[in-house]
Amino acid sequence: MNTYLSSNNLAVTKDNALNTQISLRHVSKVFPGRSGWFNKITGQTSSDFIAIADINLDIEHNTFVSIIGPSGCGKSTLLNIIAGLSEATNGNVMINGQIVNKPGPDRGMVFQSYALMPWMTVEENIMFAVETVYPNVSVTQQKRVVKEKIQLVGLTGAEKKRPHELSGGMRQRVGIARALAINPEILLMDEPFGALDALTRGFLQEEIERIWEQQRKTAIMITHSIEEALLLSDRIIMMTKGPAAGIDEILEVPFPRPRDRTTVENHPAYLKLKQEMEDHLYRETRAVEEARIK
Ligand SMILES: Nc1ncnc2c1ncn2[C@@H]1O[C@H](COP(=O)(O)OP(=O)(O)OP(=O)(O)O)[C@@H](O)[C@H]1O
Repeated sequence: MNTYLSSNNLAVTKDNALNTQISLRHVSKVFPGRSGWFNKITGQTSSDFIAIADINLDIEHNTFVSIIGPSGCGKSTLLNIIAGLSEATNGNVMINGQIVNKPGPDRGMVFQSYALMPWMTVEENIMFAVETVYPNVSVTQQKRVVKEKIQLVGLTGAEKKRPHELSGGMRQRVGIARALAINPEILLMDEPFGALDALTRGFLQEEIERIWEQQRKTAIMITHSIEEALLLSDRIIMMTKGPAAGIDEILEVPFPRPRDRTTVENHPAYLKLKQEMEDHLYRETRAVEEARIK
């Protein structure tokens, strides 16, 4: 196997390159500091902030990838660039060989805050996404897709409810159904279970595993939970602390699929991987705290 690029401890092999779907090259993001009129009014200045620096990464088709790292290191910044919601200051993201410069129907996004339209019912929220992305598809077909996705996420019976009538877990089921309804090639999830209680979170993790087994879409998920990442992922990207955060290491998760919590937790590799992730997060978070004190 030939290595054609090596950066950020990441060696990309030619075998992987054949199956690469998402490709990041030298991606950096700098948020500009406050200046100009704001500076004149407040007397305060701040310099530019390098959130992420020189990230190189290849993600293969149909893999489930998690991103983990200390708080504020730049996980959402990275995901938003892949989503096309934010522009890289340097470098680029390619999906199937095309440069990403805006959001597209090939990417479905699930947010921690659900981002549902509060005045719309469950089915209207999902239909809105379908109509927007596929305006030329017949209404019958649009309705069929909405019904199918409602069934897939276990919301049958709640079609006419509005978000305020739903629990957090049910709202996120709508968020997942909406993202899948546009039939994206790639599912991007920014801490999708972050706002949920532990029990609901556990149920939804299992739902995502079940849905992923059925659909096998490429998925990129940000999470703060080591157990969640290990249950769902094929690869776990461990980011360093910011500023100028990068990729420290990528873990391969060897557990067979389909997965369930018990078999995953009893796998001989589980404890070692968990320990490695805990050590990484402890080390990076401690470095953040030390930098804050200095
Ligand atoms: N629009 C912005 N302007 C200036 N700085 C920003 C902006 N957005 C993010 N940042 C900074 O960039 C860094 C990375 O933020 P980001 O939200 O990507 O981190 P994160 O790893 O997703 O955080 P968390 O784990 O807390 O969700 C942070 O220091 C944040 O304050």
